[in-house]
This record gives sequence, C-alpha cells and structure tokens, in this order.
Amino acid sequence: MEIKNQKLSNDDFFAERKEVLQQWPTGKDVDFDEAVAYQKSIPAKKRFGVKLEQAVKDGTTLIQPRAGVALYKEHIELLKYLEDEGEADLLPTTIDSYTRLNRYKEAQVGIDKSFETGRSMLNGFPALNYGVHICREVTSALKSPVQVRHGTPDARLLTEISIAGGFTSYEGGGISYNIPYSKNFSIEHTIAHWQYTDRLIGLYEEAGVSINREPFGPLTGTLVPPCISNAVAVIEAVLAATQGVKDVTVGYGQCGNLIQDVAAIRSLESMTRKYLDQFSFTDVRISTVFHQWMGGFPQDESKSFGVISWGAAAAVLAKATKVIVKTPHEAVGIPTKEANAAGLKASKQLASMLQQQSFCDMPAVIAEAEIIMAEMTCILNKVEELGKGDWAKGTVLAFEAGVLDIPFAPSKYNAGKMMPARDNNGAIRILSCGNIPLSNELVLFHKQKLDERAAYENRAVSFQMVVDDVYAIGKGFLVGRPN
Ligand SMILES: CC[C@H]1O[C@@H](n2cnc3c(N)ncnc32)[C@H](O)[C@@H]1O
Repeated sequence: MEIKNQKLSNDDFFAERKEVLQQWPTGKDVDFDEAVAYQKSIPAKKRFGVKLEQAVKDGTTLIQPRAGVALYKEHIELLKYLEDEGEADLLPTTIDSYTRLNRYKEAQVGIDKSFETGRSMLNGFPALNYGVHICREVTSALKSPVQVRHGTPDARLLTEISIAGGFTSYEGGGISYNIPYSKNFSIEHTIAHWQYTDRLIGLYEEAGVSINREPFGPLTGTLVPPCISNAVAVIEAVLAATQGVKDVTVGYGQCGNLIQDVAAIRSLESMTRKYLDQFSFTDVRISTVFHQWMGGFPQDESKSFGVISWGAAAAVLAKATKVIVKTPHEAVGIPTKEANAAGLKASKQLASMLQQQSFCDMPAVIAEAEIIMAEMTCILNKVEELGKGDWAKGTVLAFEAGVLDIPFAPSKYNAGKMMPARDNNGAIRILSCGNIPLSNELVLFHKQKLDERAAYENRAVSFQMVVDDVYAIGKGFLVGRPN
C-alpha cells in the first residue's frame, strides 16, 4: 500500500469511514454531527486538553493511573474511587486485549461471562462492544477528564466510539502501537490506520472540539535509548499534526538514571516543538508525559512503593506535565482499586513536595539533553532523507533499513540489530548501533561510556552486559554487574 504524510481528503476519509462503522454493530450508533454536539456539551473542566494546558502554565505535574474492568458499572465505581480516594487529576479507561486485537466476538464473550460471574473476565474495559451510550454513561459519571488508553494497531472504530462516547483524549500511534504490540502488522498499515484516527480527530478540531492525542512513549519499555523513543514520538506528533490534530502529549518511559530521564523529557519537549514548527504546525499545543518504571516490579509491596515514588520524583524534577502511575500490584496483575489509589497517593505526595524543584537546568542534564538531541537529529535527518521529505514514507523505509530500531520488539518489521546496555551510572547507552545512523562522535561517546563500565567491572564490553542489565531489574538492581 502507498502511504504519504498528507492530510486525508474528505472523500477518501468518509469512504473509508463507511467500512469502518460496519466493522461491529455498535458502529451504527456513531453520528459525527451528533457526536460533535455531545462533545461540545462537555464542560471545559472535564476536557483533557484544558487541564493539561493549565498544568503546563502552572508548571505542575498531574497524576494519572491506568485502569479498566469489564463491567461498566464497576468501571464507573473504579474511576470514581480513583478520582476521589486516589486523588487522580486525570482518569484513564484502559481497553482490554481482545478489543486491541479487533477480536470483538471474544470481547463479547468476556462481557457475558463477567455479567454471569459478577467478576471482570477481561483485562480492560471493552468500550467498542459497549458502544457510544454506555461510554457516555462512564464519562458523564465522573468529575475528571477521561482518556482512552490501549495498544491497538487498528483502532479506527475504537476511536469513533471513544470520541463519540465523550472521551476527550486518546492514546496511541501508528508506530508506538505497532512495534511493541504486534508481530505481523506492517508499518504501512498501522500508519495508515492511525492517519484515519488522527484525521477523525482533525475533523472534530475543525468542528470546534479539541481532543488530546498521546503517542505511546515507552515502546517496549526495555532499555530503549531515549533518542529512539523520542524520535518515534516526534514522528507521531508530526504525522498527527498533518491530519489536523492540535493537542499532543509526547511521552517517555523512565529508564532509571535520573539525569538521563530528566534530559529525555526536556529534549523530547524541545525537539517536538522544533519539528512541529519546522512543518509550520505552530498552533499545535505540546505537553509531556513521564511513565513510571515500565520494567519488572518487585513482588514486595513496600519495595514497589519505592519504585513508584522514584518514578514520581523523576517526573516532577523533569517538569513533566503528567506522570502515569504504577501500582503495588504491578508484579501480580490487574490492581485492586485500593492498590491503584495507593500508587496514586504516593505519587501525589512526591508531586506536591517536589513541585518547586527542578533538575532541568543542571549542567549534567543539559549536557545529556544535548547528546539526546544530537542523536535524534541524526535519526530524523535520515528519516527525512529516506522519505525525500515525506516522514510517513521515510518511517517505513527507516524501519526497513534499521535506521529506526526498537530493542526487544516483537514486530518482524523491526530490525532488532541495535543493542543497548547501561553505563556505569545506569544510563542507557548504545553497545552496537546496528544501522542507527549516529555520527562518529556520538558512537565514540557511547563507546567511552561503556568502556568506563567495563573498566569498573574488570570485563570487556560485551553482549553479556545487555543480558545482565535485563536480568538486573528482577533482582532489584539497575546495572547488571557480573557475579
Ligand atoms: C502498558 C502496560 C501497563 O498497563 C498496566 N495495565 C494494563 N491493563 C490494566 C488495567 N486494566 N488496570 C490497571 N493497569 C493496567 C499494566 O499493569 C502495565 O503497567
């Protein structure tokens, strides 16, 4: 299929929309004009982008959990508990895995079984099967803005129902919801599907309804060098803005070295602004999201609060606009509402205690941010060159060439040649570039950082360091030291 980074024409979009709305019976309840009117009836204080914009102005860090259960009345109770007891500033609705794979028949079975047993038999909220009216029951029952969070390569119908259902923010992207989440979906297909999603949101914007969009920052969440996850976030922001999206939250998953994590957020925000402006999207609003530790969690709940609080502190010190909060049940599965609220309150404590502090102007942070921005520039320049100026085409070619290469990704379209490892301070460095087009100077920088670790550990730089770093997390460490 031929893709290009160009706004979909109304003819093409509405022709495709006919097919999309027929993918499941609940699609027939979606009426664009009626949904625009419904969205316009949602007050400003319940709009995701409005709350984010205020936080950017105030320099505060908002807290948001992940949460989703199968039965919609329980889902409402859960979200009410998280905004009241958990003090969440922003609410999620995490979608179940069947829906993410477009397996709506199985989602329906899960709903039926959940009603029969009175227990949630799905690992998230099956918004698509419930449809517009039940989604509106959920979103209208809450005081806070609500966002749909998921991991769906083809989310076209889910977008239609979610926005018509009163959600005012939507996570995902054609790269970030493909490479970490699927094996066989081609990049062309998921970029095209997400151009549909972003065009729909562009049409809402043109009708006077602003919807926030959030590319999924962490990707595989395992030793992903900040330059790579940041480059993907910038690409998805540019592709979204091309379709008319006006409100973007770019994100990053905590890697563990505090200086590097703060630098990652700072470089992400400034480079997103730089490239959006370069493409003349100067009216697109930008906010940032920091995801608390995406790696393995300790089983021990007290230790997990240490990880959660560390992630909250890093987010606040990086002046991220919001932080996605983990729970003390992370190691075991879907959290209880109490555990979810506990993670939120620990994070809220850090956010309020550290609000007046920032690490952004520390020389070490600025130096690390310069490195990350230089690396992002090498990658994005190559995407530009490969696509001859078209970033959609360039992205597909970049993955084929390994110019974009995400470590430990399941997708067969990902080269998997680049290998990361931590340096002696736990920062993510590049042990082997694969085809990531870093300059010689940057390659040397990474080599020197890994040589420092090798000297400290009295061993040669090797792939064994990568293996040790992956296993270190489960043992409660960051750097995988030799036995
Ligand atoms: C991106 C992966 C993250 O999403 C979390 N997650 C997935 N589904 C749910 C869920 N239904 N409720 C709360 N957290 C959830 C999971 O624990 C992991 O931290």
